[in-house]
Amino acid sequence: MSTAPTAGTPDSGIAAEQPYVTALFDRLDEVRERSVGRLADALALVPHNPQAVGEREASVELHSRRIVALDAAESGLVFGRLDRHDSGTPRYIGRIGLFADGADEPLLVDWRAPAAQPFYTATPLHDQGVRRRRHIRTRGRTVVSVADETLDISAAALEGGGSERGGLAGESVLLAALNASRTGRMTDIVRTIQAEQDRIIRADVRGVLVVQGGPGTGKTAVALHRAAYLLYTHRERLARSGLLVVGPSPTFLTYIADVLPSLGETGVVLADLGGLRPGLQAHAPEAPEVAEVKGRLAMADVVAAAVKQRQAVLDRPAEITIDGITVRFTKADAARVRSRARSASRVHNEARPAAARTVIELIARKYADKLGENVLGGANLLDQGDVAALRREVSAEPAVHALIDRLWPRLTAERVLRELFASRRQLDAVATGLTEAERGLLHRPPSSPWTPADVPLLEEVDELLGIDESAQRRAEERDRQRRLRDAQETLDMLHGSRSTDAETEDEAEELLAGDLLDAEGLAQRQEETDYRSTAERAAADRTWTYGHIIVDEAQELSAMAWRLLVRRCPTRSMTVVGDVAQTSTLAGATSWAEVLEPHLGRGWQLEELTVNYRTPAEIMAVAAEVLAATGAPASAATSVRSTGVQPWAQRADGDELADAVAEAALELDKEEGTLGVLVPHSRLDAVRAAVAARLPADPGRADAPVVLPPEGAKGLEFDSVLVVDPAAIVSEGVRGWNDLYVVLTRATQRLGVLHPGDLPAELSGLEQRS
Ligand SMILES: Nc1ncnc2c1ncn2[C@@H]1O[C@H](COP(=O)(O)OP(=O)(O)OP(=O)(O)O)[C@@H](O)[C@H]1O
Repeated sequence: MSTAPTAGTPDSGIAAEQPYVTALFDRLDEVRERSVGRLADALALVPHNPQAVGEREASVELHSRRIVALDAAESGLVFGRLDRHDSGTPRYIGRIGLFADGADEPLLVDWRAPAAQPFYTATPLHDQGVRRRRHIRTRGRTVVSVADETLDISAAALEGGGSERGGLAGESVLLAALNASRTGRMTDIVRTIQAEQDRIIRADVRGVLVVQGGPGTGKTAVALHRAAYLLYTHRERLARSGLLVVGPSPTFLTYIADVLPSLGETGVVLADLGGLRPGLQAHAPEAPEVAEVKGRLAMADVVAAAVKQRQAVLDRPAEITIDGITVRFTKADAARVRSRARSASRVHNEARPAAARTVIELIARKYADKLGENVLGGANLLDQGDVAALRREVSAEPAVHALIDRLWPRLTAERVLRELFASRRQLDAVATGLTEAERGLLHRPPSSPWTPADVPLLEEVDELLGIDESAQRRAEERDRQRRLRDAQETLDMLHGSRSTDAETEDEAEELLAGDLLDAEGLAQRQEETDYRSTAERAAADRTWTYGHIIVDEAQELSAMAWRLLVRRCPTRSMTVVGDVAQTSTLAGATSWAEVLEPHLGRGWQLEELTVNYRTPAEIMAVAAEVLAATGAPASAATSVRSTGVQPWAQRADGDELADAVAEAALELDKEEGTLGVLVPHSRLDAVRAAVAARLPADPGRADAPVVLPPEGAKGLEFDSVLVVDPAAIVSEGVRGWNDLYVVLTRATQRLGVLHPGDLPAELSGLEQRS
């Protein structure tokens, strides 16, 4: 015999919620079915004119996107309920909004809608009209728990046992989420966003918002939820202009890649600095000192001078022979080419036609002077028609074209930078603001692979080169011709397959493409319709300007990288999150004002996050000593929980160290969740080999242990962390204390430190084990 749950108990809450939750899932199914039907209709539609093609594509895009969002909402569709003073109808909060047909009031409120905000921000002191907040947890489509917070203290007294004290239920739901073991991929926090985070997520889209916060304060989580919020709130504008999220490395991008799709948002471009230039993956390693020089604002002047140096600079006069007559092209002639071309266009490749015209003009004139020379000393014997013919002859002369190429070469950014860095002479000539040693750092062989710090420089050079319009026009014309041929072939095929005797009247009525469009029209139609999504087009276009840019681990970016990002966002609508105490690059920031002011003046606003959701108090107590050693002006965030598990240290000298690490890794790997072994560069190979020998790779395991250098762990987290040789991490890093602070704060549960020799005094808070 089953017993009915007693009113006011958590079980009664579960039973009470299940019917509504079931109804919401039913509604989700209906809406999804309808969207699938609409998508099928759109795909089956045969468009008969260019406008209809566009409409069909828009419809396919809309319904596909909607289905993806509905699929994503399936897991944890509903997670909250608000009971309000002024309404007898509860308001349910979930991943998406759902409405009954024809109804004004939603069945389910999207977490991003203004009506959902009290779920995250109402407190007993500021209840925002909310009497009770209920947290609902589901597994599949079944309610498995409810937890209540009564915000109205007098109502709490009346309700009795079912409610927990104000604040506590939210905390227990949060703590359960924080204690859950990690999978190696970041998940969304939509059920447990905290009030200080919510304020940032929903902040005004205009302007630059800088979010400073210690390790584990949820900066990455907040930044991604803000992206989802902005896409919801400004859907139309951002759907057109696009949203870019910049992270520190490809590994980090993989780590965060599931969050936005799980929130139903797929149209976002994710990139790290090395991947920001379309068509290039610039991820080669580089010495920090070199990256630092490349990241300085002064490099903008260096590359500008490098481009100028390619513009009509002659060491000595050139001689050109046409039909046996030799003319001299002097340095003064080159100077005229330079000034004419530069006044024609600010950008190099666009100025090339003017440069070419001037060269031809000058040579034709010299040629005419020689050819029509009057031996008696009178006026030139050639008339205007002769001169025009000569000009044509000159412009067809290969030697003249070779001179034009020499004086005003068609340039690409890659060529300019590769040749600049490969030539010490050129570097000395253009990088006059750098010291000799700094110029030496930039010097490298032409075959060197591109690094992340090269990307802002390549982009800067492109700004100076512009597009070679004549080349672009020729390419466009070629494309147009090709499309015309293709279109003609398509039409021919259609006509070829048409039966000469229509068998029925209907068939005779049938409209064929050729009846509506001629080949020219069809080619144009193909030209106008770009089937790619905004995100795809934005990612492929280096001149694309985004509606909003979110930058994570922003403290690492150099001045040149900022210059690039600000150029990509002329409206200055940006969210910048980071921690100046975690900077590991030399080019990165030690203060936000210092790094942002050259690009934004005072046009930015600072917010702070103060609670650490990741690292337990026991570990933060140790990390706080290291933070003090960094000298950074940031304060450590307060841990929201303690685990009672003390972080430990163990000494292992010489050859024993790698084995001791492998042994400890084996032990920690038995615990639930993920394990990160964080190692100074000098020990990376030895530790990798020892760990791999003890814990052979298992490709089927998503949470397999990883061995990473300090900067590779940036932004990531693991349930267990082993830090190896902290003294070497400090001495090898250019900001070594910052690196140590970063690695110590990656753990969500357990931390062990293995050290050869004495432990640095700053780590004396660790429990020594033998
Ligand atoms: N409100 C929240 N509810 C549940 N989990 C949260 C919440 N806020 C943060 N977290 C979790 O805390 C962890 C740390 O968050 P996140 O990585 O965003 O911090 P961060 O500030 O970017 O850290 P770092 O600067 O160290 O990279 C993540 O697992 C995140 O999901």
